[in-house]
Amino acid sequence: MAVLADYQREIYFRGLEGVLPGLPTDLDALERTAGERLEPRAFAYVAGAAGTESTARANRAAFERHRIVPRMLSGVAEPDTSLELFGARMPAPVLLAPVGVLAIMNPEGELAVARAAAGLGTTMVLSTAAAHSIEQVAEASEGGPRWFQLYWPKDRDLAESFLDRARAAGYRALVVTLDSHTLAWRPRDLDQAFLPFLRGIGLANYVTDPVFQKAVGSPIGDHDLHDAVLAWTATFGDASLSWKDLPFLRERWDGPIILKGILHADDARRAAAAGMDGVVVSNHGGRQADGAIASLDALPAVAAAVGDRISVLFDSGIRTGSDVIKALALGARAVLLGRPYVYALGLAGEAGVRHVIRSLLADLDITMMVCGIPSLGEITPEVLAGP
Ligand SMILES: Cc1cc2nc3c(=O)[nH]c(=O)nc-3n(C[C@H](O)[C@H](O)[C@H](O)COP(=O)(O)O)c2cc1C
Ligand SMILES: O=C(O)C(=O)c1ccccc1
Repeated sequence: MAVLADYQREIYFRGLEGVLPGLPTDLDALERTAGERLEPRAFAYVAGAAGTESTARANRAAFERHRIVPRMLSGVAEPDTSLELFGARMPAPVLLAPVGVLAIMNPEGELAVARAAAGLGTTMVLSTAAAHSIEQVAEASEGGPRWFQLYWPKDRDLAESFLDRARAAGYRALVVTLDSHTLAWRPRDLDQAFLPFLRGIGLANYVTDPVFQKAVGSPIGDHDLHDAVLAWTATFGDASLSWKDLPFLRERWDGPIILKGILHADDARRAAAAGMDGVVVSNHGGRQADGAIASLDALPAVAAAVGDRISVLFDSGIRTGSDVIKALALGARAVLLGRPYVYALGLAGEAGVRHVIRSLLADLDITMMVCGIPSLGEITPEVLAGP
């Protein structure tokens, strides 16, 4: 496998032939480019967050408050960015976060993301709310590592059917998102009255499901889209779920189960007690509870509570290699990347997603090198400046 940092060299050498990267290599700047070039409502849907977007800003501000203290003469010629997670080897501690309705960015949507991720050995977490089905995405990823994210529907038979399908299609782990049974108050979308799924985008896993079809009255053709959307809104989320319901999942999924949207140490303890294998410390990129704690600020307490028993993953605000190092230093084993790859999909399709993954991983590799960090295991709180 090529050294991750090779992307830096590749960019400079292609420059000698007059070829520029095409997309910004600063994944923060990518958002500005996306704002200039993408369809305004689709961009607003991705870039937006809940309420005043204070939590989305806090996510980034939290990274700014932490500082790395580089070490010299550590003899690190080639850092080891790889890790083992749930029994699988990964080239780097970065996965692609589950993002629904990717087809508003590019009609190929999840298929293009699956191909880009698979080509680089990066794990894609497929959203339930996808425009291509569990099976189609599995085929596109050609054996590449994939996890499935469940939006736990009200209809238990449908939930079970999703798990059966994901297992049969070779998804290794199950990410259960708990923070979005109810869509938050999102002014950017409200002001334009724009919600992609009400236009039928992102329902592929539902309309292809025999249980869902039966509930709607199969088969579902284009003319029945309205009925499908109504049935979807009726079953999408279940706010009445509680810790008592977790055995339902545990009994039906042999592989790792990871609860996403955990911000409180007690919730992490309950997850471990319920036999879960991991949590994702996440505030959904600031898109759900506005005013919520920055995800990075929630991480240390969760890691202290359960980090020695289950895998603590992290998302919300990752944009650079040093962000990955900071999250790992504060207790995460790996991180999930959200919006940047979504913008890249909208701007340049599969090649854009490749560019974003390669940029972040090269940045991580190089930042470990210039900070004298030999491997992920060496990323401890001591890597950061004290308070
Ligand atoms: C447009 C969009 C759609 C999303 N859809 C889902 C989803 O279907 N399931 C899910 O668990 N999280 C979803 N998320 C949340 C991401 O998985 C992730 O938590 C978040 O984007 C991380 O923050 P970041 O964008 O700052 O990296 C979505 C995020 C965005 C921006
Ligand atoms: O927009 C989101 O953040 C999200 O999680 C979602 C919810 C339902 C369908 C698609 C995406």
